[in-house]
Parts: sequence; structure tokens; C-alpha cells
Amino acid sequence: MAEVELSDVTRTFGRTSALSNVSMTVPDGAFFVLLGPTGAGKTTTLRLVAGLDRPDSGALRIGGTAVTNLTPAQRNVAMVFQQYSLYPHMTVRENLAFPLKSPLLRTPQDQIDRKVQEVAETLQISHKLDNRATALSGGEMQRVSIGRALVRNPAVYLMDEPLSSLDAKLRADLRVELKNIQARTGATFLYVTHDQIEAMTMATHVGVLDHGRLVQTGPPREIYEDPVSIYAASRLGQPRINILPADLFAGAPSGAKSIGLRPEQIHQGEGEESSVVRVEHLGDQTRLYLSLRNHDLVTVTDAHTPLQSGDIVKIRPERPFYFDASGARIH
Ligand SMILES: Nc1ncnc2c1ncn2[C@@H]1O[C@H](COP(=O)(O)OP(=O)(O)OP(=O)(O)O)[C@@H](O)[C@H]1O
Repeated sequence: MAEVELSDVTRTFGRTSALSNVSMTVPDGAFFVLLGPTGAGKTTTLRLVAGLDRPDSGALRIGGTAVTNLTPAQRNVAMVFQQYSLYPHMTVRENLAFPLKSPLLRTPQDQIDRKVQEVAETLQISHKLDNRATALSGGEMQRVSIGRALVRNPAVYLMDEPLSSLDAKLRADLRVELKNIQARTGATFLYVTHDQIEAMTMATHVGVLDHGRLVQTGPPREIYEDPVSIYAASRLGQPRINILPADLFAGAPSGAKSIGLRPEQIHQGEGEESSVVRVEHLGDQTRLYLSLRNHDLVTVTDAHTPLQSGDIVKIRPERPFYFDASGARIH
């Protein structure tokens, strides 16, 4: 497995700057998650690392080797796309074995059989090994795509929202499996997702992309607890961070335009009076939708709360974040 390094990488498409001067390191054995809304440059980053596209300027290294001018095959990376890409005329078994059948690898047949069986079990598709790829559901096809990456032993796995087409239960299972595979093999992952539960639970490192610029990198908890901007703060956390005018509460520092309150940064029981708009019982937690002087905010409360819409709840900020007019954090 290997470290991946981008140095000052820029890629533009016409007038769109997909990536601007991005420098980042995915350490060997890291599970690095790229976060950002649609168009932020996540897929472009993966394609550049995979060698499916070339940067306009800047350099890429994998395992210390300059790869900018190497073909995808020479880079030894395995990529899983958001949409499955299988050979339709082949069975699941043949699809899974395919990457190992390269004449260059000369993998013995019994080793191929063992690996295919092992990966099929991990991905819960053993019972479909002899089906044709076209006779599978979308979720099954996506598992086979992931399996085709897992049978190999690449320098790095590149995954572009690989779990987004799966149902919630399978997504949760595969989250754990991918994390186990990473822990067991020490594999390096560069992984794109919109799903912040995936980001929080799987990532050792998170990179936040904003219109092609990398605005913050760090462990997920650091991004959550110490965001550099409203933008970075808004990438993680469910319910989302509340961003309100700073003068809604006393105590804002000078220059503060907005106050940022995650649910746990809202203390209930004292302070300003807010009214309960809606109560959502989710089982393990209850969400409270509040209105404070015509501003909406959402927080969580005890699962067994007796609160109902129309009730009054006093709230005050507890160690909130403050941001200036540009959205940058003020300490
Ligand atoms: N081949 C291309 N031709 C023209 N523009 C492109 C091309 N590929 C990407 N772009 C543009 O570059 C920007 C970044 O795209 P990219 O696909 O990397 O975003 P993303 O963060 O992966 O988004 P999503 O979450 O929707 O996949 C977008 O504005 C996109 O329209």
C-alpha cells in the first residue's frame, strides 16, 4: 500500500476551475474521505489520481513515485465508480476473477478461486456467483463492482460514492466491511461521499473541497469540533449546524456576523425563550425544531421528552462558533 500525494494540482474545463492548486497527502494506510457538494471537484480528484485524466499543472505521486505521466495500469490503483461497470456477458464469478486473470499477474487458478470466494462472502453475494451480471439488482451489481476492486492488491483504492445505490442495511454492513478490510490489510483509501455518517465513521482523514479548493483537512472530529469556516462546519453533523445572526444572543466577539450552534452547543433550560415548532421522535433521539425571534433552529433532546409544539424552551449557546462576514471562523 502507498501514500498518495498531490502537489499544487490544477485542472480546468473551459472556464470551470474543477481543482485549483490542490496540495494534499493521503498517508499510507489512511482512509481519506473527500467531502463537498456536487461540483466541488471530488470526482476530478479521483480521476487524476487514477490516471483517467491529467492535471493542467502540478504533480501526483503514489508511493513516492511520480505518476503524472503514467497510464492507469502503470499506477496500480483500483477504482470503484458510483455507477457499476461490469462485463454484462460474464457471470459474477467471471467478473470478480477478471482483474486477476491479467497475463502479467500469472495468478494460479486455485488462488483466484479462493480470492473470489472470500470477496463474495465479504460482500454477501456468494449465492449469485453463477448468475450473469445482467441478472442482478442494482445493489448487487454495485457489490460486484466493489468486489472487483477488492480481489486485487492495488497501491490504493479509489472509491466514488460506492455505497450510494445500496439500501440502508447493506450500506451499514458494507461500511463496517470496508473499514475492516482497511484495518486488516492496511490499505490506503481515497473515498468520495456525500454521506456524512460514512465520513464520520470510516474516515481517518477528511478533506473538504469548496469549488475546487481544499479548505480544510484533518481527522473528522477535528473538522467537526474545530471547523475553519461556516462551509467546513456545514459538511459534517446531523442535524446540520445552525447558523444564526451573531447578535441574536449576548456575548458575540467584535467582528462576528454569525453564530454557529451544533445541537450539543445549545443548552436547554435557561436563557432566551424559544417556541417549539415541531418534535420529531427518531427512536434513539428526538429532534426539536425551535423558533427564536423568527429564526429557525434545530437541536436534539431526550428521547422521551414530553415537549410538544407550542411549548416554550429556554436556550442559550454553550461554547458556540463565531464567524465573520466572509464565513471564516473567529476565535
Ligand atoms: N469532463 C468535463 N468537462 C467539463 N466540465 C467538467 C468535466 N468534468 C468535471 N467538470 C466540471 O468540474 C467541476 C467539478 O466536477 P466534479 O465531477 O469533480 O465534482 P464532484 O465534486 O465530483 O461532484 P458530484 O458530487 O456531483 O460528483 C464541475 O463544475 C463539473 O461540471
